[in-house]
Amino acid sequence: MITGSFPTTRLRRNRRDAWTRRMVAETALSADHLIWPVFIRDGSGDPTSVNSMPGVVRVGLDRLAAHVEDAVKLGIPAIALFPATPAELKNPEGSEALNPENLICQSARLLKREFPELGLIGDVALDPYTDHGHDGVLRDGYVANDESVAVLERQAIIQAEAGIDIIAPSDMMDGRIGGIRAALDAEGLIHTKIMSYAAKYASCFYGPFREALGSQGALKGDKKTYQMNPANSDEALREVAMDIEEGADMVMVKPGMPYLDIVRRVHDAFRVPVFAYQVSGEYAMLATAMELGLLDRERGILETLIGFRRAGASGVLTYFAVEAARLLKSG
Ligand SMILES: NCC(=O)CCC(=O)O
Ligand SMILES: [Mg+2]
Repeated sequence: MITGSFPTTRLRRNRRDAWTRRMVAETALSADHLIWPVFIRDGSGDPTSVNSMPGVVRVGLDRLAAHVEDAVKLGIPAIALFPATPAELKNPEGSEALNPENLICQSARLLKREFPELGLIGDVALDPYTDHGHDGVLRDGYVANDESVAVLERQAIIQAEAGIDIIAPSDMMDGRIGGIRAALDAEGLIHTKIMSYAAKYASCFYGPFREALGSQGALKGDKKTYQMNPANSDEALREVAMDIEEGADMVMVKPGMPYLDIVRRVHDAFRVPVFAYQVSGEYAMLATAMELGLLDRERGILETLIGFRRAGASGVLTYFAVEAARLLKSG
């Protein structure tokens, strides 16, 4: 690399004016790079707020279209749906996941009717539906891999048939991408895409999400027997390699900010679309500091998001998506 030397070369020259700064910017961020996670709840009426995530709400089906409209108008390509399943519908097997009338399926049908051009991402895993809070079924206290995968395959078909465009398995069972791809194909659902939560770490940053879905306190134990150890990086590449091999169209790294090194490695090693999830705990951390006046809100949002793009992410799932899209639009 030729770097030049001072004083012939002055790197500040290109930083001196706003227009040159724009002209030499290496990375771009636009609404195209943003995916908005949306929490859906049972019942109707005003959206309810999520205490641990200032500014984030859960909406009932009657308000869903109005809630999503701004995201569509601002050019956000896709939203990710997460259902807050009523406690009385949860059980050890997570059977509500397979109900074609569950919250996510009803939402998908409604949104496809209202906004046919909006991409819909469906979370495939059992934790929103199990009373023990694990992502699969428990056998002798252990999340049973193959039995869970068999349920996830059916869950994926039900969601795809309801109108979900991208199946996003977040469970971290081995072999679920291959199983789901084969199951979708067998039903003729060949256009349904898969965004795999390929490298999902056992992280404390999911805490506020569990409040949002009303599953806080429900989780028995932890998820360390299926989600990845935060100490590992090479293992993430194996996870991603296997998911691509099994048919993933896009992969995801989660959480986001503490794992940008993983995003970079995945991007460099595979050159496939890689997404990062700026998760609930990251949002809570930033939004709280912003509310306290410790961080500048607009700059904080955009700086974290450009960071994901700079690390090689095709896009970011972020609770700031709509606000960020608005900021980017207004320049
Ligand atoms: N499948 C989604 C999660 O597990 C958590 C996301 C978050 O914490 O925002
Ligand atoms: Mg895997």
